[in-house]
Amino acid sequence: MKKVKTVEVRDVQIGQGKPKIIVSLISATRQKLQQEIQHLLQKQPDIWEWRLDFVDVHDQSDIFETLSLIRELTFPSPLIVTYRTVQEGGHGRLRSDAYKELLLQIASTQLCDFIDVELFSEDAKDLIHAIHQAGCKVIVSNHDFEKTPPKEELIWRLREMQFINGDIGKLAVMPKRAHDVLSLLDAADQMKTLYADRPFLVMAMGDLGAITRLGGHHFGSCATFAAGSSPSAPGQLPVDLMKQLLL
Ligand SMILES: O=C1C[C@@](O)(C(=O)O)C[C@@H](O)[C@@H]1O
Repeated sequence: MKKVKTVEVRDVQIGQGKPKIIVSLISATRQKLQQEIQHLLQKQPDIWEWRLDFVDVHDQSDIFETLSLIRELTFPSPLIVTYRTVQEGGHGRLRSDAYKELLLQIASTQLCDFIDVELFSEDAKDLIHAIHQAGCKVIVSNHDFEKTPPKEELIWRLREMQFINGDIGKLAVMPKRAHDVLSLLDAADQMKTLYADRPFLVMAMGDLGAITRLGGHHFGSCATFAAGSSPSAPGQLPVDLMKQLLL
């Protein structure tokens, strides 16, 4: 087994100890986001994710003001900013150049700890490098909302996330049958045993995949997404329940 670097953000050590619980903020307006955070603060997630693609404002200055508010309200917990594209199951419709520019602008604000970069986005490796230069960490992600690719493909994707230098890799698939869940967990286990030199997380979505959100850490997953006000993807369990079950 390779030595796995942990990723440390203030006093949260990702890749060590209990899996970290991440809660996504999915409101469409700044006012609703503020209420959403206030409601969720008492549940004390380890990490927050702002799903920027859920926001219906396209004005950049609004985005930065909103980010600043989210940072203030959730600090000192680590904050991820994610702009999930329609190709990967989100609402984001920006074209490649605008996607890259937006992520770089966000990185340069230094108002979040991680930016999500999709593995198959154009020039992902260069984009990751530029985000690092701007002082921000990267979660490299890949989502298949239709199916679960074969195990070897899943392992290849997880290794590629590492190869292009994401700080953390993240893979989400949709299982169609129980065996798909086994493929995902097997891929994670092999990744952990043979290749991982940094933290990664995997999840199978939907009801069938819920087991991976609860027990994925036994197969190498460093964190798990739980539902805050509502799920940001199918199969997420409520954050309070997740906290009790992961004790
Ligand atoms: O990549 C992920 C994982 C996720 O899709 C899930 O299945 O929990 C939820 C998204 O908000 C996040 O960006």
